[in-house]
Amino acid sequence: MSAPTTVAEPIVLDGVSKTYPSSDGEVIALSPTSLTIEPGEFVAVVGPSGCGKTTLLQILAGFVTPTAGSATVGGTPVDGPDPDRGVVFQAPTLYPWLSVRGNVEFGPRARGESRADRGERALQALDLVGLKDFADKRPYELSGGMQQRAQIARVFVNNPGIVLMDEPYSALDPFTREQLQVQLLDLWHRERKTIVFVTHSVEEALFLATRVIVMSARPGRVIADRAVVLPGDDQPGVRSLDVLGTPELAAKKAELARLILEAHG
Ligand SMILES: Nc1ncnc2c1ncn2[C@@H]1O[C@H](COP(=O)(O)OP(=O)(O)OP(=O)(O)O)[C@@H](O)[C@H]1O
Repeated sequence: MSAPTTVAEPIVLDGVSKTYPSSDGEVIALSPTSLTIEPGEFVAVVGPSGCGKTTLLQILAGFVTPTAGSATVGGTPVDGPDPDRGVVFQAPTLYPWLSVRGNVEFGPRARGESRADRGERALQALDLVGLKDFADKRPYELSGGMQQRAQIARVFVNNPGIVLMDEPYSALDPFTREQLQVQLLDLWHRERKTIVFVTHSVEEALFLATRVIVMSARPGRVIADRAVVLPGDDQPGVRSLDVLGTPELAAKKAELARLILEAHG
């Protein structure tokens, strides 16, 4: 899909922390965190509620300014949102008055792309997520899973180098969730974008990612950073759902769950 020029670049967090003011004093949402994420990695961030996962993602998105430390992409400080860093939220944020295609075209249109170019790219993006036939529907005519796919198309149409996903599937039923997980893996295989995916689910993290970062309960800090290699990863093609039943995945899941529990104290 042709689009704004994207050069895949590493994400570097150097001693990034975040403290929020609150009525009971300050809340440390994120302890100093240093991480490098290479282009094309699929990184899952997992940890208990309130451990700062969303804060970390929002710092990468440029929505939140760190209290200390720096976040850079390709050496350039993150100082605000950028279409090269697409964000997929937990709840779809589609505009109800626009068609599905209108929603996907919204970004390119705001950047002044011609009607023909943006229309073609919107259809390509909808095709990527299997929604081409629903281009002219309104968001309310789609199921929750389809709305989430439309949201992913709205991000991919900008051809971002980095896709930031904040618990995108947690509100979906288990079947839809598995379907979208497989589709996301397929998309990642074809497009090789850098994906940072926040989830509560250790299993989801292990199934999707090439690397899992585990955070402790508040104040959040990184307690483990593991490469994920599962049976079949040396074969061409996308991971299959069969891997969920393997002893290797079960052992990794138990190990990471134990780490999170231990860090809980
Ligand atoms: N804007 C804010 N103002 C004050 N406190 C905040 C703000 N945003 C987050 N926090 C606090 O910072 C901590 C980390 O929140 P964050 O949303 O990053 O965690 P999380 O791991 O994503 O949680 P969850 O899994 O429940 O979504 C929490 O204690 C939260 O209450």
